[in-house]
Amino acid sequence: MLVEDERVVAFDLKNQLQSLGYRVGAMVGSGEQAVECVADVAPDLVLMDIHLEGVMDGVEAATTIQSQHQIPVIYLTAFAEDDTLRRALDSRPFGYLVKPWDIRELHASIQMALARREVEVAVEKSELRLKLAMDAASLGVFEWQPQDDRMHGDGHLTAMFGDRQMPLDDSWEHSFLARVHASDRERVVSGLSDALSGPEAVRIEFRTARNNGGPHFLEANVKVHQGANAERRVVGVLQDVTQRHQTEDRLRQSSVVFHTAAEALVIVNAEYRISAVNAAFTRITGYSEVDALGFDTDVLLRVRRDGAGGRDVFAALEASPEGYWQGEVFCHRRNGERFPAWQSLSVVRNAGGSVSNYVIAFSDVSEMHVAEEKLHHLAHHDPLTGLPNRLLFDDRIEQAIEQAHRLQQHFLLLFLDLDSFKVVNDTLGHIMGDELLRVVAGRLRNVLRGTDTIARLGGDEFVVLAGGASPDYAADLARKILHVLGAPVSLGNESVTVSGSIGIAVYPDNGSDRHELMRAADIAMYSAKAAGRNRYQFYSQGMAERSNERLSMEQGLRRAIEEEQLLVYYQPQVDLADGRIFGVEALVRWNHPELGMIPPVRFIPIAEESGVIDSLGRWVLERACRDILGLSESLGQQLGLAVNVSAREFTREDFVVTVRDTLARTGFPPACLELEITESTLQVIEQSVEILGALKAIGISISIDDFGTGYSSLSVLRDLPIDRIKIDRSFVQYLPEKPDGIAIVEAIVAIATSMHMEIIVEGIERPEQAAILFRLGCGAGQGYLFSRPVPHAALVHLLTQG
Ligand SMILES: Nc1nc2c(ncn2[C@@H]2O[C@H](COP(=O)(O)O[C@H]3[C@@H](O)[C@H](n4cnc5c(=O)[nH]c(N)nc54)O[C@@H]3COP(=O)(O)O)[C@@H](O)[C@H]2O)c(=O)[nH]1
Repeated sequence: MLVEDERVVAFDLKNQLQSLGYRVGAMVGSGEQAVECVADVAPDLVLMDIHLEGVMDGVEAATTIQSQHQIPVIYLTAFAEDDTLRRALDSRPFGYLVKPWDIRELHASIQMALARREVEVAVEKSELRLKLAMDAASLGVFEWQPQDDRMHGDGHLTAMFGDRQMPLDDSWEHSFLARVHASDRERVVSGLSDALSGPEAVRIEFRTARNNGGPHFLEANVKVHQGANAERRVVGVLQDVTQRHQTEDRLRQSSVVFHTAAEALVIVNAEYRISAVNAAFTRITGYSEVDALGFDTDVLLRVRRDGAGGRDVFAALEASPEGYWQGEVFCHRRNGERFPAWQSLSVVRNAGGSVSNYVIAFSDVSEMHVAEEKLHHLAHHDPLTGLPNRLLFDDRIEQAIEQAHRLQQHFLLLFLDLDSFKVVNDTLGHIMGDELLRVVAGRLRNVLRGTDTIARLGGDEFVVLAGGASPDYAADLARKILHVLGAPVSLGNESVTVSGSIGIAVYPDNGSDRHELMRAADIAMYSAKAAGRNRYQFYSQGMAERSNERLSMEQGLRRAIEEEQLLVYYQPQVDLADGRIFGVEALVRWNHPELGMIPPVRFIPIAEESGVIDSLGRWVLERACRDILGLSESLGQQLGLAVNVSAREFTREDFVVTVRDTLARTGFPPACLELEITESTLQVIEQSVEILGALKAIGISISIDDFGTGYSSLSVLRDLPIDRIKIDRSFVQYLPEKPDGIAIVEAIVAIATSMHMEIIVEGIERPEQAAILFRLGCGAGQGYLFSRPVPHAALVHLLTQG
């Protein structure tokens, strides 16, 4: 393109150029036209006159063309004064020819300008390529000239350092080091000094001071370049390696987790061959990594994967979307020991989606199994005796019913309840009570067959499930049980004898399901208790009826006190020497609204078992104290009062306090009160001594009821503060016909005399009995001979009217 305002000169020049082989694409006469049409023409070169018509001169037009289109310009001018030259130079022209020029000179200038432009274009392209590459790799670059401490930077430095303004053009310290994390600056300075001291490139890794909240990790590859004038330039390429760092961190963490995990971890390849194991694997299996590498885990550990498809689990895993399986397997250690393991299998896929590895994790769950078994045992066994508990027994009885039903067979259910266990427990304490239960459990175990099931349902209740149905076998078994129970048990320093009551039910005769059977055996057991304890009873329909009656009686008894259905009868006690009434025994009666007068033998045992005896006993004592005190006052002579106390009342914690309070409340003199306690109540000495001592301290007398029917040892009696012995009716009943009775009475009298105890005899019905007993040394007695137990009014009448 030619820019010349003198047309003649322009045409001449055009001709010259064409003669040299150039094509003139455009010829314009002003700077404005040149700037306007240069984009359309896109010339390789512009020949520009400096002095042009119009506002814009050649230098201005050339500057614009250069900056906007990077097209080389050669000035053609008639002027070469300094000012014009300086302006022209500032526009970085490709040539400057002063008119008149030689045609060869013009040709040479044009050729050199085109050649220089070609080089420039190549450099620009190369720079662009470099810039694009840096963009693609998100690289930054800096150049530092140590001699003038200038630093230039380019590329992705802004993103790396998190600065708003980043192209660096400042001192090294200010523009670069200030952006390095304070802790890493020393390392960067040292790295740079290494780079300066040698020809090798130096890699320096550091953190930025800040970048979006947290530092970024940068890697700089720095190298020193020596310039032609011996000036050194340090060039560094920077790369953001934060993500790589995070990945490396995660890998390091994973590695620590892998090696320190408590679970055995195994990495296998797609062919199931082990490529890595951790320390836990070695600890659990006994195989080191060297032992295991290359082996198939399932083969090495002889894995048995029941129910999970064995080896096929890997194939299934590969096909499943979750790529995960877990379950229990059995493995073998190096020493051959088999152990259960909880195993997880996971698939690892490569970028292409195919399986590259499997990760196998497992832990030894042997201890968990042992704990589970213990828990299972605890849940199904009585911790005290080790016998099956109710839960396990329920299961066994269900199984027995199912089997017996299928095979049309019978089986036996025996329900055993210890007699007087509560007395032992309350008086000797729970530790001794527990020991007694353990002993009983051991004895029961010994007497039963291995195929029988014995369980403790709680308290002193045991059940036995035994095969067979013959009544003889059942009776034989029950007798054996009662026999082994009867042997004395040593509890600490004491020797205690217990008995049991057994109820027997037969499947399917007495019940077709567990509940019916248990109820039948339970009723039969209660029937055995009611019949005198230490015996067994087969279930019968009549028992069920009696049991229902017992239940309704128990409920009725609770109301009886409030509804004033209870009465106290009194039986006089007389001096056998002269027949004088010196006292009375209080005997409770129940005037049932529907059943009429119920004797105590029918309801006292129920009151004892149900606990109603506590309130009943309190009521009788208070009523009797009031009645007899009132009567004594009207007679002008204090009568003695004997009140029965059952074992349960006697061992109650507040018993002594209750008695003392009653005496205080009623004003009855303690010295005239006698409490009658049966022999069995005194069985457990330690606590009895304490309670009896407390009662004696109040001034109350104690007599032993039904003496001779229990098992009091004489040495026991000697240590107790007993005032009187009451000889049981059974020894008097057949007097004088049966001489045995006389011998027993003689013996009891001898014992009582030696122990300074008084004697009273019950059940005297005939005068000759009274005479014999008096002759044998019995000072007092009571019985139908003198008076039946009578209501209070009748007693008043008897004593006042004679
Ligand atoms: N804990 C409590 N027990 C009590 C209370 N009241 C009574 N009882 C106990 O009931 C048992 C039975 O008493 P009961 O039916 O009243 O019989 C007494 C007399 O009626 C009877 N007896 C008296 N003399 C004769 C006789 O000549 N022949 C004959 N067949 N029976 C006679 O004996 C019973 C008195 O017994 P005991 O107490 O051993 O002196 C009774 O044994 C009490 O244990 C109570 O309030 N609390």
